[in-house]
Amino acid sequence: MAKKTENSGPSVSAQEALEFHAMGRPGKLEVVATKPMATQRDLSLAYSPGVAVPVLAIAEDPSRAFDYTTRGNMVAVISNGTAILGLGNLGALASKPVMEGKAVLFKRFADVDSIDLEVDTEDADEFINCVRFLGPSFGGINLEDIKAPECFIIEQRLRELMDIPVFHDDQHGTAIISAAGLINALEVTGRDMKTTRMVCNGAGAAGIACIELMKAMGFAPENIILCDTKGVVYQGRTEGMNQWKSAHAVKTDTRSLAEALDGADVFLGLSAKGALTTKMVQSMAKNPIIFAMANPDPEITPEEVAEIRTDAIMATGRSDYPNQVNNVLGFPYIFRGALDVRATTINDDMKIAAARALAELARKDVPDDVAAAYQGNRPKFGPNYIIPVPFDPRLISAIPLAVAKAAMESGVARKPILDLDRYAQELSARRDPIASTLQRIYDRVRRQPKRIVFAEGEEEQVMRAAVSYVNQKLGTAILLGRDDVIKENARHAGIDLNKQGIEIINARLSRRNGIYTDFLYERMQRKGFLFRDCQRLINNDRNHFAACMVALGDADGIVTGVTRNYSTALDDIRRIIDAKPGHRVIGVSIVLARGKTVLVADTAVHDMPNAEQIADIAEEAAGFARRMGYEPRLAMLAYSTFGHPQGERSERVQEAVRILDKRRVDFEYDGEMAADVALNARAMAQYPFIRLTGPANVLIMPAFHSASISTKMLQELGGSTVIGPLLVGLNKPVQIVSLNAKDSDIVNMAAIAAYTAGT
Ligand SMILES: NC(=O)C1=CN([C@@H]2O[C@H](COP(=O)(O)OP(=O)(O)OC[C@H]3O[C@@H](n4cnc5c(N)ncnc54)[C@H](OP(=O)(O)O)[C@@H]3O)[C@@H](O)[C@H]2O)C=CC1
Ligand SMILES: CC(=O)C(=O)O
Ligand SMILES: [Mg+2]
Repeated sequence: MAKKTENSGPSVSAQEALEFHAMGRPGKLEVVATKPMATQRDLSLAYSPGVAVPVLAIAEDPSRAFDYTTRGNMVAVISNGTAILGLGNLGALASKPVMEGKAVLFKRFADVDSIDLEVDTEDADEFINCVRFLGPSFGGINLEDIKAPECFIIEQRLRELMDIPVFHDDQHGTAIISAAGLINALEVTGRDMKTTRMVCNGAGAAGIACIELMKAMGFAPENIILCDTKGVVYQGRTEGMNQWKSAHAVKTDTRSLAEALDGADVFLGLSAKGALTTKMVQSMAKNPIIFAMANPDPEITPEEVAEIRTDAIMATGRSDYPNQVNNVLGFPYIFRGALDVRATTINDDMKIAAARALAELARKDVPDDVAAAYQGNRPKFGPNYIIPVPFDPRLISAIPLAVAKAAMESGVARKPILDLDRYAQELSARRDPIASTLQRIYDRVRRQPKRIVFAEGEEEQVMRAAVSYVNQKLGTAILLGRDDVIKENARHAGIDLNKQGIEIINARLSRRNGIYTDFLYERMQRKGFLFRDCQRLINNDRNHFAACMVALGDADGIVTGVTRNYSTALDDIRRIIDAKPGHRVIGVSIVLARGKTVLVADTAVHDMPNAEQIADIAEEAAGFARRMGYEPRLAMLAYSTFGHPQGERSERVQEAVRILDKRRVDFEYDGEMAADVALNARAMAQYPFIRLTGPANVLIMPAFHSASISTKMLQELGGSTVIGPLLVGLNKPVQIVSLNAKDSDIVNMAAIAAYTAGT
């Protein structure tokens, strides 16, 4: 029976939410130029006089706008804030965080560029007039959080006025996702759509759109009863009615939700918390289907249903129960498909195609690389798995493909796609691999929570990271430091450390102090250290204390580095923790740039490695890449490519390749080669004998300076995200952050330490 999953979604505090939105550049979006703007020539092309040429081309043929401007991949998320989530009418400005959020989800899940627009009026005509003239700027309009019944008028009118898709997500997104879940719930319970009896509680934006789609899919109108705060919407009712409710009024003697539900097969809840009682559920048919989708609290909880019935299929809008019916499963992918065929609209055929594709995905076996998105519990189609989760990486190829096909078949595609197989491949390439990698790391750690020592426990960002680590259910956070200082610093920064899972340890007062000192002395006595030196290090140096905790099994991993240079912190740790037997300790950085993810090594340890060491680094990095879920393709980098230009400095790299040849390693590698040959398929094509099957995803640097300089430049100048250097090859998990690390960087590193503690 559906109950809260063990790994219920991470909870976040109000403070975390505010800090997340405020950190760095306020808000969640920025605009980035896609063309160089460096030279006078660039400016002449991007702006006057060059820009006049596409202007004239578009004036002559409007479809050229898709070739020369952002229009083809740009969706506006537009709201007036009259129904913000379940929070009600809080106005246009207050809706902005939600709309920005939606815009970034478009990008994150389907690589659709998106911008939020908040329109400050509750008047439907004013709103329509504002939006209707924005058509030339966008490939689609996602209306959001506009209350019923104005939302119906606004959407319908804008659909008539505009020649691009206009889609109110609270209506149709919800309808599509719940239809998908329902198709599967009917299958699981052996029901036929045509004879299934449904009651929909809630006759607003979501409720009305849901039953419209259900009818378009084949539900018999007479089998659907709609209810609102006044009870059943029956033919002849006058109180609290509007034309949208009237369209679904049925001939019935039932007047209350309870009466309507007697013997019903399906309950669709799009109303409010607690609207469904256990007594009503009791009266429903065998194997009842209950979708309690009110947010954030459902009409009835899965636990309440489980107490009285074991035969129900249950879904909610929340991530912490099985079967989450959530809009994010739809809108990014639906617009992706619509944009890719330059659809003029999103019609019923496209919506039904999306619903069916979603439903189908849940019926397929979950392959290995997808199982991780399901927190390792490979789900099987059935009562507790009728719909995929938002992190399912198959969504990006399955849903847009179905939507694009339906658009073409229903005649609303302005640019049909000829090669659909190729399109499916292009869609998969839009997936952001690091996001799913990090997600996988977090999910695994949640299943096997770990005790992580946050060595610099008195620092504000470290305390915040520890709180976030615990809030995200990743395990226990140990803050090292003086109790009174930590508490005072936390109080000053407004951080609440009084929660289960956060421990404070003062090295000097710890009862393990003596054991750690003996342990350190044992290791260092022949390296010039007196006992009292070791005592001082254990008392005063948190890296030494933390490393002993991990070495002696009192914690699972360490994160440090905020107050100490990287190499100093590493030297501290290496006094206590050795390399894994047969391994070499190296640093690997994960670089994310323009949808590509590459691993770069060694970014932390070896200053000027010899050939043998470069070969070791390659092996270590390849193993790490595999643990992160990548099939490694290594490029052994140099300034030269296959002997040209000749130079002494490339010889070490050439020799390293020969060493790998002799070792008969089981991953792809080649070199020496320059970075452009490694990363650019066209440059690589100049060397047809190359042994890599595609652009490299692991770059082995010839020396520390080139590794460090290139990753830091990418970060500062190239707008890349760089995670790491991650320490690889140590016998115990230790991660060292950079001096200016933010709390989110520290949590990522703590999670990675915890992840590697389990491998
Ligand atoms: N899971 C998901 O993905 C989504 C969930 N929702 C949820 O659906 C609910 C409705 O959203 P939306 O349609 O946008 O809102 P609207 O304000 O447009 O409509 C709300 C409807 O619910 C009815 N209603 C409210 N309380 C009750 C009650 N106790 N019993 C019966 N009917 C009730 C209202 O009745 P009346 O007409 O008489 O006022 C109205 O018809 C919200 O809780 C929202 O969180 C919405 C979108 C997506
Ligand atoms: C999910 C959503 O879009 C809403 O609650 O408004
Ligand atoms: Mg919404």
